[in-house]
Amino acid sequence: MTGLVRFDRVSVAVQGRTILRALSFDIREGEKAVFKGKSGSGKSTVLKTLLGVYPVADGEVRFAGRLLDRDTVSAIRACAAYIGQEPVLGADTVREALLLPFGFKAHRGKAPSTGRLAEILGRLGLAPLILDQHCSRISGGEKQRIAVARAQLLGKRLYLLDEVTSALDPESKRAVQDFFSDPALTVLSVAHDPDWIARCDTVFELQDGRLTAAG
Ligand SMILES: Nc1ncnc2c1ncn2[C@@H]1O[C@H](COP(=O)(O)OP(=O)(O)OP(=O)(O)O)[C@@H](O)[C@H]1O
Repeated sequence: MTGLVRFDRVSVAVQGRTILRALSFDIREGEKAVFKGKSGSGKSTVLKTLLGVYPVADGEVRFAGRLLDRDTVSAIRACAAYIGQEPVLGADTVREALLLPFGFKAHRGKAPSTGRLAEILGRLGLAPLILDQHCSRISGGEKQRIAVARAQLLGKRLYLLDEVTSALDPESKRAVQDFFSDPALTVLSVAHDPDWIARCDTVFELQDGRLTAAG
């Protein structure tokens, strides 16, 4: 496995307040990593920094060896999926949401079949009936799994996950955990859920923007 994401003594300030302080860590391709820590400790800020949402005030962020700049952020956004706590699906029905990117030029003509949609949904613990449901009538945990399914259909291999199992029943949670155990997928996650944390290869603990433990 080769190094994919590297933070080297990274500090990040948001609206003049320092949120991340001299943070250093490495994520290899295929690794499943999780950030845990109290609310407000800076976990989501790590993910958003990698997506170029917040500028790096000090230190270096590298992705596949490239320093984080506009081009690198574009490359990250092309191969990564950020799944927040309430993803916006941007369509009426779940089926439309899953097929939405295939209407755009980059993916035109590559729309997946209903069988393929059902197969991916099934791996995430969702029945095919959900395809015809209205996005406004599904739960936050279902929306997150639909967003994961859409990312998978697009061939995304880096997943930035913000609390994807906290709202799930045990069976659905196991399905999501098994889905992400695929060695082809790299996971950088934020979680409080002990079951999710136990399944990750690497656990980072943040306290007031500093790394206090890694293992
Ligand atoms: N856009 C913003 N403007 C101002 N402050 C922000 C912004 N985003 C984050 N912060 C602050 O940065 C700190 C860290 O936020 P962050 O969301 O990274 O924490 P977290 O550990 O993910 O918390 P939680 O577990 O509650 O999601 C918090 O004090 C938060 O208020």
